[in-house]
Amino acid sequence: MSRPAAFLDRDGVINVDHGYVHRWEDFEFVPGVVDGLRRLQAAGYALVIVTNQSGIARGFYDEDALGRLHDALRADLAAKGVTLTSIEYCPHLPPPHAELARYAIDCDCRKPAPGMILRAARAHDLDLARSLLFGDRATDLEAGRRAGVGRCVLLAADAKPGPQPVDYLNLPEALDALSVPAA
Ligand SMILES: O=P(O)(O)OC[C@@H](O)[C@H]1O[C@@H](OP(=O)(O)O)[C@@H](O)[C@@H](O)[C@@H]1O
Ligand SMILES: [Mg+2]
Ligand SMILES: [Zn+2]
Repeated sequence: MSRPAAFLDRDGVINVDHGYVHRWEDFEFVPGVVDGLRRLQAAGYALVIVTNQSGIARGFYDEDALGRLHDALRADLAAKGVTLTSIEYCPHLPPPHAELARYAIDCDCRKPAPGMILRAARAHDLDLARSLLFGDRATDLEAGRRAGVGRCVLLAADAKPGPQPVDYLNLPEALDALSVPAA
């Protein structure tokens, strides 16, 4: 039977968005997020990261570097008892913004398009209507809505100062509001 997922934006939700983070040394967890992931996992949600990585199309780093970062992230979380079902990323940018021609694609996976979510749902038999999505931008939520994710929640991004309309400050606060039990 298909199971629900928690779709999580990466930069600004899992880690502080220092701008195109692509090295483990620069990867700083947002406070409370690992506990939040444990809670979601214990409540039966598959954990899926969905992240725009236009730094690849811009030529800032390549897919191998991103793969190494994500391997380090998976290993670190596994040591903390958290298993990621998938990390979906979009390396593209629409022309003419991309530096590298092979990534200059008007794709269906760069958020706000729903492609990454739909891809993960197909690959892992996920029940989108019972799923949750957590993002730090309106474009994350739009991707979730277009994919048919049941609840899409906007979190505050620690790294972006200034007022913005957010539903909850961080993942633990959102999980309290959604009545996801402590792990
Ligand atoms: O928040 P997610 O989707 O996990 O990842 C976003 C990042 O890939 C980068 O996305 C960029 O936006 P553009 O891709 O240049 O529009 C900028 O916002 C960067 O600061 C940010 O690090
Ligand atoms: Mg983000
Ligand atoms: Zn894409």
